[in-house]
This record gives sequence, structure tokens and C-alpha cells, in this order.
Amino acid sequence: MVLCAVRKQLLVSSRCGAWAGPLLRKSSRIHDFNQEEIREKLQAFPGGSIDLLKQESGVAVLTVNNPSRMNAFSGTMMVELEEKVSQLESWTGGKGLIVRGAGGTFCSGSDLNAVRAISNPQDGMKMCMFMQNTLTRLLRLPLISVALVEGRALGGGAELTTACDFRLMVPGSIIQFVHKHMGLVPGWGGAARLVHIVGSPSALKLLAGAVKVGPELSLQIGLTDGVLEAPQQHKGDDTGTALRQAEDWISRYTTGAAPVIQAVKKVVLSGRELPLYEALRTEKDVFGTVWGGPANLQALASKPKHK
Ligand SMILES: CC[C@@H](C(=O)O)C(=O)SCCNC(=O)CCNC(=O)[C@H](O)C(C)(C)COP(=O)(O)OP(=O)(O)OC[C@H]1O[C@@H](n2cnc3c(N)ncnc32)[C@H](O)[C@@H]1OP(=O)(O)O
Repeated sequence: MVLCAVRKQLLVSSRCGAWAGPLLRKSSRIHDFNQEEIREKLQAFPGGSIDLLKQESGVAVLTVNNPSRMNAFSGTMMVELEEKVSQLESWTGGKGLIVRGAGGTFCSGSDLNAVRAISNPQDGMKMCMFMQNTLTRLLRLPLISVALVEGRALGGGAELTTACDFRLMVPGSIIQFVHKHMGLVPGWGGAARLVHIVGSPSALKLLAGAVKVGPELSLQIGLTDGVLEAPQQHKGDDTGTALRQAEDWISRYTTGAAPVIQAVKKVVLSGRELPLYEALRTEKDVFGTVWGGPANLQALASKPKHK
């Protein structure tokens, strides 16, 4: 089904002769469901917020903000996340995204109060489809994304980390797919993405053992792309904070013109998600959007030497 949606989107893209936007638009979602009906249901569980800060640098910071509940996702936060992803999909100057939690911890999954209230299978499935679609769109943003894990990323919070291209952890932080302990499996797409990231044997161990993954193990199995230094607050500036360290880390990939960085993400995304034949067509289309573009002409005029 995912493939069908992607293929559909790509057909549109190649007909236009150019990349037509994110692979998965709202009109070609993975699941067909009444988004408005779910949105309304989720609005009944308020609390917290999802904050988006788009910066001049082209790197946005998305903060899961519900610290009194260890940044658990209330219903309104699920709705806000979808809205913020929509805003990022149309951010032409965007290059990167850092996803983090407020108050020194990442996210403890769904708000258990909401989960208890919608524990019937029908509502659970609807919430699952809503979050799967949102997180799929998050991963498919034409931005280079990184989850900054401080404190704990549990359950749905662990799943959220897999919806980013990269993960960074601070010392002492934990990623844990606690689903088995809750009598569940991931439903926000976290299992499928985890297999892509660490391979099926490691994914099986992490899910079946509900393993607490610290930075060292995480690096070993390829779940994490970097371990930051223990955050320190220096006198009068924020250079030692985890967020600043994450901004430094991501800058090596986001330096350059936005259309070029976005094009890089698009070709990698199509290579990851599409059969080779279709990925090659997409690569050609994306190439066409940057060939002869301002960054390309400027580079040619400067007679570069890549020493
Ligand atoms: C599994 C699938 C999935 C889904 O598909 O929906 C989910 O995500 S279900 C949720 C999975 N997450 C959990 O089960 C987390 C349970 N909580 C904990 O394990 C601990 O609270 C903690 C996160 C390890 C933090 O422990 P600690 O540092 O000791 O703090 P407290 O326990 O005192 O927590 C502070 C405060 O936060 C509330 N809290 C934490 N997580 C949640 C949550 N997911 N939903 C609602 N509330 C949460 C906790 O109850 C405390 O509140 P007060 O008791 O009112 O102070």
C-alpha cells in the first residue's frame, strides 16, 4: 500500500517534469480514513503543545512540549504535530529539522490518560493511522532531520525518533520500545522504520526484549548517529547545551543552498523507498531542478577545486 501511494505520487511528479513535492501528500496518504473525525476525537484530550521555530539558518526546531507528563502526546498535540508537519512541507527555505522534547527529556509516548479513554480497538486504530500518516510525512519532509534525545524516549517517543533521518543522544539518555510491557506493538510505523535503521535481528531484540538502549549500545547497533557531550551551560552563552551541539552537528549537512539540500534529501528518500527503476526516474527529475540553477552556476563560475 505504501508503495502504491509512493508510485502514484511519482507518476504525478514525472508527468510534471519536476519534483512535485513531498512523496506523500495528504491526498495520497497510506491509510484512507476520515481525518476530520479523528481530529475531532483527539481534540477531546487536551494538554501540552508542539512548538515550531523556523530559524534564519534554515534549520527548524520542533519541540514536544508537555513536561509535566514527560512530554507524553495528548490528543491535541497529535493534531498540532500534523499541522506543524504541514507547515514544514511548504517551507521553501528549509534545510534541516531538529526534533526534541522540552525540559530535558524527549517524549514518553502517548498520554496514558488519553490511551485509557480510547482503549477500544476502533479508536485505537484511528489514532494509530493518524500518527502513522503524520510520522511518515515527517520522515518524508525534504529536510534533513535529527531527533535530539535527552532523558527518555519511550513507546511512541521511541517511534518518533525513528521518523527522523538521524538520532543524537546525550550521555545517560535512553531509547526504549516499551510496547511489549504495555501488551502492544508499535503502531506509529516505528517497527517498520526500526527494521530499516538497525536491521531485523536487532529490531526483533529491541522490541521483543523492550531493551533500554543507552548511547553506547545505540551506537553499536546503528540506531544512533552520534553521542553528544554532557550538556554544560557556559557563562553567558548556550554553546554547551544539547540543542547547540545538535545544531553544530546538523550544520555540516545543511550548509549550502536550500534547493540543493532539499534535492539531496529527495534523491536519498526515493532511493530508500522506491524500486530502482522508479528511483532512477525520480533522481533524473530532481537533478533537473538543480542543473543550471543558481547554486550550480555560481559553483561553475568560481572554478572550484575539491582538494
Ligand atoms: C506503547 C505504545 C504507545 C502508543 O502506541 O500509544 C505509547 O506510547 S503508551 C505510553 C508508553 N509510555 C509509558 O508507559 C511511560 C510511563 N511512564 C514512565 O515510565 C515514567 O513516568 C517515566 C517516563 C520513566 C518517568 O519516570 P519518573 O522520572 O520517575 O517521573 P514520573 O513517573 O513521576 O513522571 C512524571 C509525571 O509524568 C507522568 N507521565 C509520564 N509519562 C506519561 C505518559 N506516557 N502519559 C501520561 N502521564 C505520563 C507521570 O504519571 C507523572 O505524573 P504525576 O504522577 O501526575 O506527577
